[in-house]
Amino acid sequence: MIEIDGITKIYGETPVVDNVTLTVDPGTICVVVGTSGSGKTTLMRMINRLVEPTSGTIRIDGEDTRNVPAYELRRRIGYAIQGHGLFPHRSVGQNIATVPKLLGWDKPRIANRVDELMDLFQLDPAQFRDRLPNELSGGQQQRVGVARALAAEPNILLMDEPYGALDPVIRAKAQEDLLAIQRRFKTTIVLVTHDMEEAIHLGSKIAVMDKGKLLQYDVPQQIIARPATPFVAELIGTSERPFRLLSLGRVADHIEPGEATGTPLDAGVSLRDAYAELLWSGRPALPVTRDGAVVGQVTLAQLSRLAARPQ
Ligand SMILES: Nc1ncnc2c1ncn2[C@@H]1O[C@H](COP(=O)(O)OP(=O)(O)OP(=O)(O)O)[C@@H](O)[C@H]1O
Repeated sequence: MIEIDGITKIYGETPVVDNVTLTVDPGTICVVVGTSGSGKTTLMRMINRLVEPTSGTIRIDGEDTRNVPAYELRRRIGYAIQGHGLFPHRSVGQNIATVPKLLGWDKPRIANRVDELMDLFQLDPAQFRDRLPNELSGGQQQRVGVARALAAEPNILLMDEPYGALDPVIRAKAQEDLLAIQRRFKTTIVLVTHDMEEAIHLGSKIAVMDKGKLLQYDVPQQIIARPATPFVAELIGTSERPFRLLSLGRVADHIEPGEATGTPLDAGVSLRDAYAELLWSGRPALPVTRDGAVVGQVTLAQLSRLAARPQ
């Protein structure tokens, strides 16, 4: 658990993070979203003390971070940034091994961990372990950056615009990988982005920042349905609201009895994608399959109801 309590950072005379209080529950993803310069990165860097707060307290699992040496904190907390920040003259394997090495793990343990992470991120160790970062594609480098951040099995991972430089297809894949890894290891993640779509997709809770202040901190559903200020509403985008709401749900939870015709949808797809398919097919209902077998249907009428402003 990360407890941020009345945290402020002042540069010169300007509070770039202004009295922010929020708690990130264990095993959840907190996405910090806001316009450029709103203080997102500064807030996140105060968690691992890459930036020292001017005032306020941050506790990790109840322990005041001021009582932990900064270097130790940074070894304990994974950190992945946009452009991945890999060491250009070290191989992929050496990059991933950085923190375990600092922690004095023995060689076989490090080698096992490197291979395990490379497998997890679908990079064949035999093929990629000894390559230099510039011999990898941008998406592969990005995966190595996250693998490196996770190498010492941190229970907290900080991510600063990790997917900013990726094309939409690779980005979507990287987001799915992150969710899978987060579920598997129960990592507590704080992720900074300026992309509301990403925030809604990944966030257990979303923190909206503007000019150093925390405007709203809530589950995506509430941020969409009840934006705390006009600025939050603007960030969500009024014309996007119904679709963003739909993107939070899965067909699996809204299957109705009936025998629709047409190309079936898998129960795992999002309601937003289902809605798009229904519109595109021109049908009022489509069959739903689970493990290849038809289990019912999903209807346009039902999705229209679910896309309406929650009461
Ligand atoms: N070391 C520093 N000295 C002075 N001002 C700084 C310093 N670091 C950041 N700032 C200022 O603090 C403000 C917040 O910066 P920060 O990087 O936290 O914003 P951000 O929301 O992450 O922005 P972006 O999305 O553009 O990365 C900016 O106005 C920035 O210029």
